Amino acid sequence: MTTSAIAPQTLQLGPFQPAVEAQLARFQAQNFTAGFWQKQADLWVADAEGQQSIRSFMGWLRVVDEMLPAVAEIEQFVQEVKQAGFRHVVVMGMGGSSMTPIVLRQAFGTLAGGLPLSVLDTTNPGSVREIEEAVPLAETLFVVASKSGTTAEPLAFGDYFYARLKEIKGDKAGENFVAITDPGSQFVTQATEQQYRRIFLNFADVGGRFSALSYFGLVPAALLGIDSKTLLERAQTMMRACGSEGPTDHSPGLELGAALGVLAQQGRDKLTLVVPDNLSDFGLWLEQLVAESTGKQGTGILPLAGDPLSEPAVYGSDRVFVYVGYQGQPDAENRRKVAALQAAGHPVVTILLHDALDLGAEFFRWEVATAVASAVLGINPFDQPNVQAAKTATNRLMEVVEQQGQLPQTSAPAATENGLDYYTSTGGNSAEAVLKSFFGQAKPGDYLCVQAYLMETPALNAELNELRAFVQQRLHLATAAGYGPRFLHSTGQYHKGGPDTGLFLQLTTDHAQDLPLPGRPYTFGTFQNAQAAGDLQALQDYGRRTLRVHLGSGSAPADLGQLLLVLRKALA
Ligand SMILES: O=P(O)(O)OC[C@H]1O[C@H](O)[C@H](O)[C@@H](O)[C@@H]1O
Repeated sequence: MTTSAIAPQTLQLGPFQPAVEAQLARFQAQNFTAGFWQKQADLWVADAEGQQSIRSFMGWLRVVDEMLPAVAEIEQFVQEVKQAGFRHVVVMGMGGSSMTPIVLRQAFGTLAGGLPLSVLDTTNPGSVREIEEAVPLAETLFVVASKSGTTAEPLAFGDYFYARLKEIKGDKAGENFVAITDPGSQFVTQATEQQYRRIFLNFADVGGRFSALSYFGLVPAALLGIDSKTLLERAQTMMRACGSEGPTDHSPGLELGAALGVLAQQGRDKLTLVVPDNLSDFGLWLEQLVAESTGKQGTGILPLAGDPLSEPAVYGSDRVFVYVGYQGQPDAENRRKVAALQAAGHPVVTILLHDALDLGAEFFRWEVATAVASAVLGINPFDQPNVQAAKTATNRLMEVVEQQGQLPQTSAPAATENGLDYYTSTGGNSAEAVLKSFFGQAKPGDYLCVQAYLMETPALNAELNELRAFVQQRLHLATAAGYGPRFLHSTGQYHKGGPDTGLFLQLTTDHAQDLPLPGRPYTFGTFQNAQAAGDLQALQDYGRRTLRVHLGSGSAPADLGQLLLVLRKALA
């Protein structure tokens, strides 16, 4: 279906309406939209270096125009791949390089003419093995996606599966591999040497989290069988609505961004996303875009994906609710609750899509809104200065592993009960006392962030949801949850660079069934545990409140159930 109308957006801002209107008037006086499209970097920051960085990452503004003529080439590639007998696709990448296929795969489901697609964005050995066992290796196309071409995880995934394919196809292994990366990245050299089937060169001036509508999103989209031309045309309609071809009365991106920026300034900095089930992964994409762009210099907006939706009484004054759903879909329970929240005085944004192809336009709407909110907050949306801290700490630990064969010993846990080790400096010498003192630090406006360096499974997700629901009801805290290392390339920036309002509960485990990494003196499991330890170190270096619970190596959902049992007692 083609449609020229964009998905309608309603802003019900209650008492915040006047402040948002005042911001829009300031933008108008500044001629903001015209400056925005001309990449006028002083709209964001005053320093010359920051302005230079902003100008060099605004290629996403017109990447849709660059990609439309490339659709035929991408579709031809998909035909070639299908004719060559490929039956499955695995996209391997972190953060902005893998979020879009995660969203699209869920929203569109299985399409006639499309190939089933998996995404690998974790170093968890169980998850790597799960993918390896689920796909027909010889007939699987592996898409290694990394803008920089230097990110440790996708390079490790690529090496692992390349070695597996070599065992099967010898010198022809490269036929099963495709690269998406920036021109001139060191990965181009490797992919060329390994005779990859294809190398798609992306655009140096399009940053990872703004790359949904570039090759990073569109090659997987076409492999999934999605009509990527229509996806782009919808995005183009949104571009025009946002002023790409001249003045516009109501730019949806500008209005949304102004609202989110002003609300964050007024303490409403938890963007609580409410979506129907088949859009839940849109929250992962939004987290990366918004949290990594705005979470710096002690400010920012934290999108919460999957925070249980409750009655108004449990929420503090730190929320803005955003409902993204479909026009034809009742989604009654969610809509009823959102209406109650609005009636209770919470600001509410509603966006109603015609169908999943509107996601093309949504990517663009939210990119503009994020850049505009960043201008309100006076920060550079295109850098991620605090992501490096965790990577540096991890690299240091990996050097120890290379020299000594294992990770350094940590100090003794404060408590060990039922196979769970509790590591904290907050106090307490029993599990219950540790949890009591950790959660005792919570104050209004804080959020709990559960960081699971574990294998993602439906059973574990269910336990995580229960834990979040309990904390929300009992302490009236916003809750976030993420799997490591995925969130390190996403909300990890906000955790360290944003406001000091997070309580970080890190969950780790031993890996009974580990996997070796070819050409490296360590395993996937050691790599994942080093990433956890590196980020914990970085969080603590920033003075964040942390608690690490090391689970037994048996069943993670059962262990988490155990933790929740103790937590219920601790907070009784
Ligand atoms: O695409 P890559 O260069 O491999 O980067 C993948 C991810 O890595 C970093 O951690 C950045 O913070 C993310 O914004 C980025 O999307």
